[in-house]
Amino acid sequence: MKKALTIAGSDSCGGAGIQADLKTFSANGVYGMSVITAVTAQNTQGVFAVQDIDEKIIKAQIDAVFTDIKVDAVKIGMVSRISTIEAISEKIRQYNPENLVLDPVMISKSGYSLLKPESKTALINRLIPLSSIITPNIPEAEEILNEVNNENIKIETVSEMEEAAKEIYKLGCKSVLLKGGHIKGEAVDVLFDGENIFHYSTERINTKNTHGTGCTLSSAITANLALGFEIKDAVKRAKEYITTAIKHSLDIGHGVGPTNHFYMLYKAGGILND
Ligand SMILES: Nc1ncnc2c1ncn2[C@@H]1O[C@H](COP(=O)(O)OP(=O)(O)O)[C@@H](O)[C@H]1O
Ligand SMILES: Cc1ncc(COP(=O)(O)O)c(N)n1
Repeated sequence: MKKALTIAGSDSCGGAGIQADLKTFSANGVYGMSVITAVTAQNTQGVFAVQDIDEKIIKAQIDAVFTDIKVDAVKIGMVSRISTIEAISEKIRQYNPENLVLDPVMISKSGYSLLKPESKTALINRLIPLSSIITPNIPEAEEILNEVNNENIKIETVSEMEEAAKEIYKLGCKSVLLKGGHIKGEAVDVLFDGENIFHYSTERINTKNTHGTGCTLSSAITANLALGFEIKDAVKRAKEYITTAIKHSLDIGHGVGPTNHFYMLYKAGGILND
């Protein structure tokens, strides 16, 4: 069985972070492992408290996994503070996994800063160059480029998304998937692999329940890279997965509900009762 590791924050309501990643790995037929960077007290309405995990424990978790088990792909999500980023960067360079997906998580759907503002430069300099693919949403892409170029650019069209993906590629990653969840019209994501631009487009689904969509997409890419698909096919399969997971998203809680990881399992094998 192929094995994937997520290095991310815990979301107590189970819609985003580590919990979304492990559900996605399972639903894609990949064995999931986790390194927890922070514990959030969170639900569909907001983030109420965060406890960052000591970097010694983060490093110990990564050592425990890599010294025992072959890891086919790694995903990085919420990294919060500079010492966390430095610890992860050191260990990724030590173990040098074949596939590394970086979801540069910054602000939650509910508006909470999951990345401390002073950590942005460390994320750009220490994690982007190690990544096989980075998956910013539009506000994250703007933050990254504005931090690097000291500008105030806005990304509003698909051609501006293409330009931004090419600019972010120059920061040293092997490819960039700029997600279009935040623009008007179709939900179009743009991939730049250093040579070509690819578009992944679906109709926009009319739902408020998009808690954890970014986490789900990046962990579905990770699972498909672990399974041996090349980047553009891994993204295509992951886009199909997230679209179905949003289409059947769950009206759980009083706020922004989570995506549905059980639908595919149910449809495929009748594992769950209706
Ligand atoms: N309403 C929607 N309908 C269809 N796809 C969507 C919708 N909202 C987001 N997506 C897709 O979900 C994925 C996550 O995108 P996005 O919401 O931009 O990420 P994030 O959660 O990081 O903000 C992308 O593939 C995006 O195109
Ligand atoms: C622990 C954790 N990691 C990531 C997200 C981002 O997810 P979203 O953008 O859907 O709020 C989150 N809310 N919590």
